Amino acid sequence: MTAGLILRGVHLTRGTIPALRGIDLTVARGELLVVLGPSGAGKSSLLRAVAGLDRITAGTVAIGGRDVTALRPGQRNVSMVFQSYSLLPHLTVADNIAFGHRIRGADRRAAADRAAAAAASVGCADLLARRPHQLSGGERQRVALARALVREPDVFLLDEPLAHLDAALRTSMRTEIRAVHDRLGTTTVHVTHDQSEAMALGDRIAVLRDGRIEQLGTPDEVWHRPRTRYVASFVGAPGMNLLPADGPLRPPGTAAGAELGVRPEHVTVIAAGSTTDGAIGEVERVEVLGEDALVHLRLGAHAVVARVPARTRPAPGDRVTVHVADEHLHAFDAITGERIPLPAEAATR
Ligand SMILES: Nc1ncnc2c1ncn2[C@@H]1O[C@H](COP(=O)(O)OP(=O)(O)OP(=O)(O)O)[C@@H](O)[C@H]1O
Repeated sequence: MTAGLILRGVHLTRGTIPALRGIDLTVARGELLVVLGPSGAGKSSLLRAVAGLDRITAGTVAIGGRDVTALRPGQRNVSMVFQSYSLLPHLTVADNIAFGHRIRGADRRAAADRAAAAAASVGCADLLARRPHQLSGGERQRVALARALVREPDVFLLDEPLAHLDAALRTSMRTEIRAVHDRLGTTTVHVTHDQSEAMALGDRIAVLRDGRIEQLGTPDEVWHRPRTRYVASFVGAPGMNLLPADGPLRPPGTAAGAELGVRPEHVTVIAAGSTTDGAIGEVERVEVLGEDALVHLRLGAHAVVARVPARTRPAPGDRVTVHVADEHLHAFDAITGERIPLPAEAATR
């Protein structure tokens, strides 16, 4: 079966800055791939390279088995939704949605029918007569999605479409994006800097760093087997604790010069004295987040965060025993940052 989208050795320079530095990526037909990374990692540049909005300096882009590297944006049959939605203020919602379709030659009636169907598919059929200034942020976002959908693209490119929405709306809209995707089955690349959005939405996640893909995997793989220290600390809220291997959590058999990682969810905090197994630490700060609490601990020279049930949380100043089961430890090369398999990890494979 042909892939939905293939990038091979893609480089892109924005001004004088190398924004993409050798991207190799295959997105399956019908897959929803999330590109995750911090500001400046090259996420928008990757979408622009696929859409043809910027000329790549090396490499190839193929969509649905067709090499589009030399084609103009209008010839690629991709739809892009920008962070800003870029709706035309003087047009109604119906005309905004139909716009892309009309300029491609469809007659007025057919374009209006398609616009109404696309609006219905993202739940904004009742907004067709309004203008953009009469819409909330979430409604604008839906209209922008509908406008992209109406073209029935081969690839759907979403550039942080939820960035301007409040937290509750972000959560409900990401569910809707997934539902629309599952219904239509269009190959989709969704860009975000929000790791929880990436985990919730993606069939797979490509973690981008400085114009390169640091890891490409399912949300489970990225969470349980981060390929590098960077991925380990970027994914998770908060990310993984990282400590020197000769520090307080040293498991048997860890090479000196490695760094150990443990997710806050896997740090057990027990009142000091009730067990001898573990390291002694002191609670510095506690943040209660509803059901859970984040406990900021000091273990000798090191800071560690634990996520514990709020009802069992210790208090600032408490001396506690900190324990991590061997199977929850990760190790990374202190110099390269690459993952090093631990004996407990090998045993669970
Ligand atoms: N128009 C431009 N001219 C010059 N350099 C640019 C331009 N746009 C982006 N860059 C640079 O290219 C690199 C990648 O930027 P890009 O916008 O792709 O990152 P991003 O991951 O999408 O970031 P953000 O989350 O902030 O949108 C950055 O170093 C950025 O400063």
